[in-house]
Amino acid sequence: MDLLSGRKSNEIFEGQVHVYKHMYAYLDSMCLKWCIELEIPTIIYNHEKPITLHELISILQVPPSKISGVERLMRHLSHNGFFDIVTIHDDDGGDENKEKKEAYALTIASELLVKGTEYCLTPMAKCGLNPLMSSSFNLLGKWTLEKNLTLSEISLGTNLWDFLSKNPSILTSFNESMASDSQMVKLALKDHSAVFEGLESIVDVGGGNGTISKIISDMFPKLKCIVFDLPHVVENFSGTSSNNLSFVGGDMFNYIPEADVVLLKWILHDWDDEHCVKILKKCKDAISKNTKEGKAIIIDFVINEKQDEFGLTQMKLRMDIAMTSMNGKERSEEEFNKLFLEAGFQDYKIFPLTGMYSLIVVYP
Ligand SMILES: C[S@@+](CC[C@H](N)C(=O)[O-])C[C@H]1O[C@@H](n2cnc3c(N)ncnc32)[C@H](O)[C@@H]1O
Ligand SMILES: O=c1cc(-c2ccc(O)cc2)oc2c(O)c(O)ccc12
Repeated sequence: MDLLSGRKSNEIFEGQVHVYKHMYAYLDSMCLKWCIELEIPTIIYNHEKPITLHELISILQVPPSKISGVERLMRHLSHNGFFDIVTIHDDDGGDENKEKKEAYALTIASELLVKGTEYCLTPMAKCGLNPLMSSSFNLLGKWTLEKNLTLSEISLGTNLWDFLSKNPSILTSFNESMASDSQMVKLALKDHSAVFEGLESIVDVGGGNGTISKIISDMFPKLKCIVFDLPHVVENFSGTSSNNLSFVGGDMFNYIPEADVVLLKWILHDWDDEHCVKILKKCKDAISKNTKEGKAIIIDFVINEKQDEFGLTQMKLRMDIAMTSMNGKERSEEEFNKLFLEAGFQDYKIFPLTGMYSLIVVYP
């Protein structure tokens, strides 16, 4: 077969652009990391108005030899939606000398990278872009041909949870990253508070530092929340317990504390189908028999290529590749349904949340 014969040259060059775009996509990640390391979103936020390149390099104390590097970083990030380029009137020289200048303003994406704010995704980006985590994905080819090892076992020498238990600073970064993602879910949960109404207790399985539980317990102060996670994880947070929120250490494959509702956020996507069914069976055992409100609530991505717009599916499919690190996966509704039936659940309902997540209510 004569490859590319009959193709117009402009079509072939479009193909080349497509290949190069994906080949160099890692530089998008590196520019994001660069901008976070320099804390540019926080600098612009503290500046309280759009910032000129001159002002930015002076705050950063960039040596003259690197000024063009920062200018090109800002051009790249502006082109990619992290900053708006706006025209400002510089009044340094009095009325007659008023000069028009370009300045960089925050967009929603860079507002989410301002340090210390309620919805700050910097911890997520820092952890995901830590070479220890991201370099695993250089080994996907090797992983494909290895019969039994997971990608994490090849790259980190062990499974992720064991690796984190032996590397406390990365465990802290991982927990902070998960917490920053969970904090965002608050925006979507407000519209679905009805699923938590009338409950007495909830157990947040794999709940990390309890961010989601704290959000729910603030919404429902009478609800008793248990954050359940591996013992070495919860031992870092038991000091943050309160009247209605406690931390319990254990292994979800052995036993999950009893509650009206079992919550699993970003848990099932970490595991293959066999492990998911085991987790779901333990969840079913944990759901209190003394209430008719008993259910499992799952917050995860649901792949829906037909309905979701291209960019949303692209993001979910990227996370699906990330989950190969521990033989996990992102699932479609049909794939979730199969797990629920196998674990002995009777029915489920999916509520797409604003953003990437869906909330799935599963009935025993
Ligand atoms: C991807 S994180 C999700 C954290 C949290 N639910 C969130 O979304 O912010 C998965 C969590 O599962 C916990 N985990 C892993 N294996 C576990 C096990 N066998 N029993 C209990 N928790 C476990 C991890 O420690 C981690 O906190
Ligand atoms: O964004 C991630 C990345 C990982 C990850 C990356 C590399 C490894 O060798 C292991 C894990 O894990 C994640 C995860 O478990 C999760 O629930 C959400 C996001 C990510």
